[in-house]
Amino acid sequence: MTETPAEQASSEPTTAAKRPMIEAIGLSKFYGPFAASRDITFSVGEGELVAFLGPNGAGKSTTMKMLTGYIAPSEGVAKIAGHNMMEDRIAGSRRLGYLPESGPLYYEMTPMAMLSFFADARGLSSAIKKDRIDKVVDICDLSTVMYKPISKLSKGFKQRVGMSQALLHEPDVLILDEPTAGLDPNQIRGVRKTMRRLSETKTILLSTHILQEVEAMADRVVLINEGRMRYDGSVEGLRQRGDGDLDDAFHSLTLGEAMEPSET
Ligand SMILES: Nc1ncnc2c1ncn2[C@@H]1O[C@H](COP(=O)(O)OP(=O)(O)OP(=O)(O)O)[C@@H](O)[C@H]1O
Repeated sequence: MTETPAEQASSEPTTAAKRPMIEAIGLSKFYGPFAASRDITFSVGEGELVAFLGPNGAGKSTTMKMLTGYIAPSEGVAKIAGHNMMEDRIAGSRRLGYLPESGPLYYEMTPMAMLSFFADARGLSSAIKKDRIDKVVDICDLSTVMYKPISKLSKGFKQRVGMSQALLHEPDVLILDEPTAGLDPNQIRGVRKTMRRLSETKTILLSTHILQEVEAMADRVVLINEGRMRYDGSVEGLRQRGDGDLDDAFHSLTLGEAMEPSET
């Protein structure tokens, strides 16, 4: 990670002291000769909300899938709450809620039926089940749509149903893959409100390619481009790299490198 400035490492004095809950340790994923992500190393401390930023195709989803144990890394180790996700996935998954980019929504079901199905699949007793469903319905503001088919819900509600499923087993770590992608401004506001509420008690890694999202939600940002880490530090530090402009910083760390050869 040659581009990460030394001053950024020192700009996060609290991170090192926090218990690491999400750890990417030299993660790489190769598809034949192509590296979807290469040597990704960062850690999210307990209670942090970190934005995982990068342009389309940067390798965010691939890295998140390795962190969740959904795919095996070609190299490196992923840990959730200290559990190696290749060796001890079940223990790690108990602590983890994962919202994939296209959530596992069963469109013909209602949110109530889907949550009930997942609660049964997770082996929750009927006493706990009702309590947990009530809680996630409250957190995700789903009470008005509980008995409508998921296929008929707006995209914003579909995202919140996906999030409710990820929260059902009360995980303390959340990995959310572009939860606001494709939503209108009002829906984005609703999903962000839910995430802010969750961030009060949980450790969150949130992927996005939207700079406003980073500014609105996170203090810290990990930026990747073409599968490689380009920055890990505060949002303010990133802004400074663009002389006060986040757009410029993003541009120089993503497009900048690709453009340089053709300019010389
Ligand atoms: N199973 C696969 N086989 C081959 N290439 C893949 C596979 N999965 C992902 N890729 C490639 O790896 C690269 C990174 O993809 P990834 O989905 O991780 O990016 P991303 O940052 O999440 O992008 P987006 O914001 O568009 O979702 C892309 O070039 C993608 O085409």
